[in-house]
Amino acid sequence: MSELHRFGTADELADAAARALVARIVELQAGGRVGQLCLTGGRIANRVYARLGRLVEGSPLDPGRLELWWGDERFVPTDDPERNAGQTLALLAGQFPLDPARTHPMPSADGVADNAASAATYAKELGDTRFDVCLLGLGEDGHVASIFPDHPSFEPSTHTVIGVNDAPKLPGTRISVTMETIRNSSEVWFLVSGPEKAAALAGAMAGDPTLPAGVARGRDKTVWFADVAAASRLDIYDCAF
Ligand SMILES: O=C(O)[C@H](O)[C@@H](O)[C@H](O)[C@H](O)COP(=O)(O)O
Repeated sequence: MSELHRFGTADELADAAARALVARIVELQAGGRVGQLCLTGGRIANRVYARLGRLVEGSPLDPGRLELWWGDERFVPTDDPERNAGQTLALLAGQFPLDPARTHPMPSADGVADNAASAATYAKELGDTRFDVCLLGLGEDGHVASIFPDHPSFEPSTHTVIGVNDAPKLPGTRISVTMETIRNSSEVWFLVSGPEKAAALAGAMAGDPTLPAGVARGRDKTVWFADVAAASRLDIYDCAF
């Protein structure tokens, strides 16, 4: 099942996605679950994270029963501003208390050179966790997480997490969940903003198999949050719903 939600602006998209995320986590928790949420990096995702705190306050969401994972990471030192987890946690910290035992940033490159070994460590930590919601941004080239078209990161894998080298989006050394892990998620939510994403979004929604975004789908649901600039090339009837 798929849903497309279009918004006039990036801020409206971020507000709606943050609201929907809180609602979904509350729903999971009401069913006795710990919500398993996989986060992505990127500008529109950070706008969503910046909004979560205000929404969580006064909601029935229990931050202690929320487990945070990352879908990808730039393999840089912990204090490098490029780190996705650093950006996310700076936005979430102080907004609501996260359980450190349930907050799983990917390994940083502090004193370590081998991103594949770090990916294997994260895979062990992840175990057989299935994400309830896997958030994904969308690259202009159709990449999601750090899985890039026409790149080894997009090849079929028996792993859940891999090291990514020579990524076309800098920094080039990364860690990423694999497409298999993304597709094992219950729901995949895309966050897509800006005219420069219009072609990639059209290809992704048409199910273009050469694009990681064309095959990144949830087992139960795929939700697209797009602003009208990103959705400008969508002919709703071409969508591979
Ligand atoms: O590490 C990363 O760079 C992200 O995980 C990446 O997959 C991002 O989500 C997309 O490139 C979209 O980024 P924007 O939303 O900033 O365009």
